[in-house]
Amino acid sequence: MATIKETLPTAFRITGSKSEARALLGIVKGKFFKDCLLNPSQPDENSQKIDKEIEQKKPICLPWYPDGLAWQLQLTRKDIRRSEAYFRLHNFLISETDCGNISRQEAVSMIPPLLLDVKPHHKILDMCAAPGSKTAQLIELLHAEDGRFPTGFVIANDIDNNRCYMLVHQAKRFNSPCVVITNHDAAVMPNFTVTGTDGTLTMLKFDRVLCDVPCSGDGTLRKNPDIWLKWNTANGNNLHGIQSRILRRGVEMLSVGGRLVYSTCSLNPLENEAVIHRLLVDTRGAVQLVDVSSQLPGLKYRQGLVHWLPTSRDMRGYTSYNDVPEKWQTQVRPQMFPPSPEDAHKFNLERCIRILPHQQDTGGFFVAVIEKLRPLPWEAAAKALPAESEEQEQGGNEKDAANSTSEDKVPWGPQRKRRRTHGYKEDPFVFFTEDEPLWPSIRDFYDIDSLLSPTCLLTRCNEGKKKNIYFTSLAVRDIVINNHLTIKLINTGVKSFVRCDNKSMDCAFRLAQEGLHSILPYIGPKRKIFVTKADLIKLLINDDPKFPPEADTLDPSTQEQLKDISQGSCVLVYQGEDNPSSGGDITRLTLAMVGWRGAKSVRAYVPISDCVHYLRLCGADVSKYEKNKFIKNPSVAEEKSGEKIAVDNETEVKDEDRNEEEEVGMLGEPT
Ligand SMILES: C[S@@+](CC[C@H](N)C(=O)[O-])C[C@H]1O[C@@H](n2cnc3c(N)ncnc32)[C@H](O)[C@@H]1O
Repeated sequence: MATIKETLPTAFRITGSKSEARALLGIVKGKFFKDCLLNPSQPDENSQKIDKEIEQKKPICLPWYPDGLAWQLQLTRKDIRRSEAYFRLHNFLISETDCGNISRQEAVSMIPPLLLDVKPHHKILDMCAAPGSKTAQLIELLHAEDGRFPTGFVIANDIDNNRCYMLVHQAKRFNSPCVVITNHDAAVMPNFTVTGTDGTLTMLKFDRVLCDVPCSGDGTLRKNPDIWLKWNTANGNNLHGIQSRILRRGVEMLSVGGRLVYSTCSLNPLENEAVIHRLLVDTRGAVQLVDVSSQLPGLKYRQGLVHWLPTSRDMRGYTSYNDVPEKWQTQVRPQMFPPSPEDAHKFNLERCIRILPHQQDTGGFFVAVIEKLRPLPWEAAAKALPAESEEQEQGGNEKDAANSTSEDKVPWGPQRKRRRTHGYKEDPFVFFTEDEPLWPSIRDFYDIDSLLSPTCLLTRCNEGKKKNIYFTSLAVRDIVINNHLTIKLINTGVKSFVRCDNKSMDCAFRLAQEGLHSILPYIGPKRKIFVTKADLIKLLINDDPKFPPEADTLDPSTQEQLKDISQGSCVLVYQGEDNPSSGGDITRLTLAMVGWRGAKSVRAYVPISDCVHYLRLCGADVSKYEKNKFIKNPSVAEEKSGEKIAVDNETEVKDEDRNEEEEVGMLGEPT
């Protein structure tokens, strides 16, 4: 109780490729943390008090998070107001969060994705995903192996159409072509159809499922104190039903051998162990709780409860359903009761994880890891039934008959509920065909390898001039093509080419920074410029649209390469191995970004937040881009704000390199 009354610390983790994450970690630990510790927020206090404050404010590395990349610290509004060091740390976290290199996320919320044990080939379903902090982590884990393009994917779903756009925003930070966002009630989530290895259509079963279900949120009291006022024992009872249905659908969609994580930010057993127990009873040994006690060393927690008292709104607890007065029988249900003491050992409920706020200065949280050992009793029973057509019964004129699979016809197949189509009507997902007329000019200009199939590129319009071209992985393409009639797809694909009808370029599309990392492996040497660190800093630091860096001021090796590169969009690549702020760690870094080769100049063409990030990694001075209210002259501070420069960057060039359509390209978003 005492801990719950205290402010929750801020937590964040460093994301991105291993080498970039290590380099950024060096900067955080070196520059930002040291400054904060040397300059406590209240310098006028006596020294003893300052020592205590420094001790309390020491950033803590979360011991159970891999590679020391997650941190927790007390960063209050007061600190940010009073201390330049904290103010700068705060701004740093915001700017790196914008470009996906840092994720600010409550410490406990990082646990479910870690326990899912994600590998790059996994097919992952995040059933209740918005606002998407765990989805973000799942995407990172999918891409965790440097240099390997994942064959798996994440489908992130939420019932709330508006909140789905929070997911779009989250996913955009990571520029992954392996993400699909859908909008369904997870309790009746429709099945997905995919092309099997033998070319036939089959029902998709997921290797990993995350059920981070809606809950009463009483574990978040430290950050949402108003929950104190609304809390009563019935909150959990009312949620138990939907939580159970979502979990049940989750294990149905899970493959045999697959893993599911169920989590809530509540400590109420009715939302937690009672839901798990109900599933274990219903599935009769087809799923089991996994012992994950050794998976997150250093994590302090309590074991799951094996006994609890279902309680009615008037705070009366019951040991048996027979004791529940009639008026409460719709609220306190028979399935909510714990196993009898003699049966308790069958369920291993102690394998559930309860995180209590005082144990590690966090919020309260519950996690259970489930593994599917064999088909569920009703799946197995249905398999034994003769497969009779239910297409007609489903009134399935919405369903593409060609997409039906034998599994569709079993009772636990696609939900029979008609799709509700409220919310914003999405633009179509139109994939290129092999003979797309636009492709040859793009392919030839960017020297693109034949391994990149144009059929993985899509636009969001059926007619008219194609403006933005998005890239998806093969697996995601297959999902969109096979399910767009039955699944409400909100978003997928990463913007890779943007129309820019610039007369000096022999191709109507420039590269987009968002999709560059996905298509970079396919781009040939014709459009790549390998730059030195000094050149890269020069290009990134230049924010004057009228005077981009002249080619003849760059390193001779860069100038030599420029001789063979025609005007237009290109890739700037820097391969280095040092990072002055990494505290001695040698970090092999490869940075790639979109550039523009002008008649006599070269420029970097990246969003402002990426630009600052790259400059930081190069150890360059970024104060020019940092908003700093501690600077005495306000007009200087204003001028130095990132926003101003961002606008300049996006309104583009006015010299001989002027790219007339660029403004549209930068500002236009598809949906
Ligand atoms: C606890 S939040 C999820 C938090 C999210 N996993 C994250 O880490 O950012 C629960 C989410 O479930 C969604 N939700 C509620 N009922 C749902 C249902 N029946 N199907 C799918 N999503 C549902 C809510 O809209 C809400 O966004």
